[in-house]
Amino acid sequence: MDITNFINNEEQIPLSGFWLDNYEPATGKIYGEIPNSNEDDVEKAYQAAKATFPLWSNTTIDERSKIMLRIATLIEENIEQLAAAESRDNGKPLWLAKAVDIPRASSNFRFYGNAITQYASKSHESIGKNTINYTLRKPIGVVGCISPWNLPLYLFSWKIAPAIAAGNCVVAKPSEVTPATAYLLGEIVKKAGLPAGVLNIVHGNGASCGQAIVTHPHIKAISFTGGTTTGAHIARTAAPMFKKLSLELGGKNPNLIFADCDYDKMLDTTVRSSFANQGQICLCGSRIFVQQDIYERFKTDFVNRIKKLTVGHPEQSNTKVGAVVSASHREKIEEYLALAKAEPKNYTILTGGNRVTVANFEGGYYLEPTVIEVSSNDCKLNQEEIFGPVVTIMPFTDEAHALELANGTKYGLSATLWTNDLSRTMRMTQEIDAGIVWVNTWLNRDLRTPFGGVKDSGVGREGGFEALDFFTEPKNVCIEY
Ligand SMILES: NC(=O)C1=CN([C@@H]2O[C@H](COP(=O)(O)OP(=O)(O)OC[C@H]3O[C@@H](n4cnc5c(N)ncnc54)[C@H](O)[C@@H]3O)[C@@H](O)[C@H]2O)C=CC1
Ligand SMILES: O=C(O)/C=C/C=C(\O)C(=O)O
Repeated sequence: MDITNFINNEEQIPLSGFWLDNYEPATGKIYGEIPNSNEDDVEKAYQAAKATFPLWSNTTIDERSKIMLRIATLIEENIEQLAAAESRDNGKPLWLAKAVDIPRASSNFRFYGNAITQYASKSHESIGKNTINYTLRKPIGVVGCISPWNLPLYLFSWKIAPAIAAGNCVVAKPSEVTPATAYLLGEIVKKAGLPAGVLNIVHGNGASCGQAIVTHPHIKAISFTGGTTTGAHIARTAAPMFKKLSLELGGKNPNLIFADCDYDKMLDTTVRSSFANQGQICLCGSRIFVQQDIYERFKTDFVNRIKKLTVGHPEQSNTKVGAVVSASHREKIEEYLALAKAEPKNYTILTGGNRVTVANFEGGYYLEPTVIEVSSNDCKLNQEEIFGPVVTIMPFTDEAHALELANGTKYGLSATLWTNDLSRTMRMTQEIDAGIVWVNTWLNRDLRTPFGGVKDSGVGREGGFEALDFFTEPKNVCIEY
């Protein structure tokens, strides 16, 4: 697939003149080229966005909503093409792209197409002072959206949809590792009637294209999802420019399993929360802690279930674990596996730990789903985000111990709690350091809810009206009568 930038509703060759190879994770082969855009391309995208902002910010809510709902419908109508492109670009199972990624991208546009019709500003009557205050919510202008490779269209649209619903024009950059569905989205938004310049998509790597968005003096808000190191770099760069920042970063999420849980439901869900999307979701429960009483039972059952997961080509319908996203990412994961093998005192690999060779696709980036027993929560594998098909397990004694383990990392994105004890649920959910806590479920999403993390997992919240708040500036007007 040949990919170009999308600026002013037109396909554009990069001014930079540079291109990057695009790899297919399932085969390890190059299957296309993408622009490696630079500051000139970002400037061009910015100028298109700036020129359209007066029109778009004054377009009625009804009209904005109609266009967004049309985008949602067109995504649904093109699900086969989009899912195939997502799976090929990312290595994820095709069934997963069809069941989760593309439907959610459509839902993001539908949700914000509807949400904007319900978004209202507040007023405050100051009794006894003869004043009334009302607060306008003004779109910011041109905003930047930078998204990662793990859930490409799902997360790209999760940022763009609220940004344009609120009346902004956007310069957006998908990950250079998975550009395909963002490219296809360009054609869709044009067909849906989005005016030229509202959404401008520039492709390229972080150092060149991403950095140019973050440092652009007139792109006044940046919504970013990706690694914590990159997020910290963006924060350091953007803070002195007084930009608004929403940072959704990494996680090292605890999965806390108490003996009184619904065991079968917990086991099914824990298989999913460990290895869905090859473990490449910031919400995956990568640290599993199990109450001592059921630890050995869980260990045996879980490992048996994981051994049965089929690693295979993303297009095969029985594939449960596809390819990880890139050769360099596989190497990063393998460094953790090598460490686990080198330190048997700290780590016991219960299953997995190796590459998988898939017949006819020997160059693909396949890894066994891996379960590692750890002796302490302080070890490297429990403290660093691996972001692959690797989970650790260790036992805990009681509630206090579980809490200490759960909170014993620099991250604080999500946590999952398995228990049927209501009082414990109330106590633990109060104390766990995380932006999202799931109880007896996982990745159960209602798009109205605040989404984001604490500690090194990020700053700010996406979702619901929180994202519309982020993409608008409040202006208070006080009138004395
Ligand atoms: N959602 C999440 O929590 C994600 C976490 N990660 C974590 O981050 C690690 C590194 O993965 P990467 O692919 O390097 O992720 P990354 O965080 O560098 O990439 C995410 C996005 O940021 C862009 N980017 C990179 N440097 C930038 C810069 N200086 N300015 C602006 N944009 C920039 C990238 O081009 C991409 O679009 C992974 O191993 C994983 O642990 C990666 C992707 C998603
Ligand atoms: O909004 C969601 O449902 C999920 C978001 C997931 C991420 O942000 C991630 O994996 O990076």
